[in-house]
Amino acid sequence: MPIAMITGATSGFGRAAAYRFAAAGWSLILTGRRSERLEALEQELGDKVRVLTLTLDVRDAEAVARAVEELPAEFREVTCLVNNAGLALAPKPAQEVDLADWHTMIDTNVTGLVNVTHAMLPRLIATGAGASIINIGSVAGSWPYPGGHVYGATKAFVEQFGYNLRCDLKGTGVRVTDIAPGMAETEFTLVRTKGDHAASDALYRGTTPLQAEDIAEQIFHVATLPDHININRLEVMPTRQTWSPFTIDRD
Ligand SMILES: NC(=O)C1=CN([C@@H]2O[C@H](COP(=O)(O)OP(=O)(O)OC[C@H]3O[C@@H](n4cnc5c(N)ncnc54)[C@H](OP(=O)(O)O)[C@@H]3O)[C@@H](O)[C@H]2O)C=CC1
Ligand SMILES: O=CCS(=O)(=O)O
Repeated sequence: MPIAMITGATSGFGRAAAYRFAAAGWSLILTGRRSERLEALEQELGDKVRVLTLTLDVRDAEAVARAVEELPAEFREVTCLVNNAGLALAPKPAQEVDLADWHTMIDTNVTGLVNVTHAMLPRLIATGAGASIINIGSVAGSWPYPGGHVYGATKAFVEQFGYNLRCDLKGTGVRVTDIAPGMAETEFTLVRTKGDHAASDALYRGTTPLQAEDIAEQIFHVATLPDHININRLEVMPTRQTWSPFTIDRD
């Protein structure tokens, strides 16, 4: 059975993707920082499919490299890497943000994603045709909005990094896709607001956001396309989300 490695599997898209791949019988390498959640996942899915859990902070390049180096033999031939671990912080104007929050987003969404990709590239190339890297970007990487500052910029990096990877991976069979979701109801806003349940609930109230399972389905679809198809970018919004017009500062 093919193997999927999913970063940030303890919540949201990553967790839903773990269930989706498991339903199709894939073996799973599931990572995240919250080991108790990883253990729960292993208990829930381990009866059906092979599951390896790795408690891992993607920001720690050495730990990531070591974990990949030490993958047990039966988990080495990875078919799909889902670079999903990420977060937004500080939904307020750039001039009011703590520098530490910008660093955390860059360290996680950019450096962390790069750490995992660098460690996994030899494995994916060894797998060859049919292998894929699926990076979770965001609409925020293409569309600016107030309070998006560094978060959107990290997701623009994710998109361009994927395109550049594609150039270098030509001939290896390894595909690269940027899946760019719009508003989705996960723990994302709770993290972004540092635990403000009321703000998180208010954002999703009265509309129909994407659910984690919607994005998991897209991830699985991209991962299981015929070997000769590479979707470069897939932007997915809720039907009830669209763009705003330009705003004008007037006297
Ligand atoms: N929800 C949304 O509206 C959208 C989200 N996205 C992106 O989707 C991805 C998943 O987010 P979503 O599921 O919504 O949010 P969640 O907060 O529900 O899940 C985020 C996951 O990332 C993991 N994570 C965060 N930081 C680290 C770290 N340093 N090391 C390892 N794992 C980490 C968390 O695990 P743990 O805390 O256990 O480490 C968790 O499993 C992110 O990249 C996000 O930017 C993109 C577009 C829309
Ligand atoms: O990436 C998350 C979606 S949004 O909050 O930027 O619209």
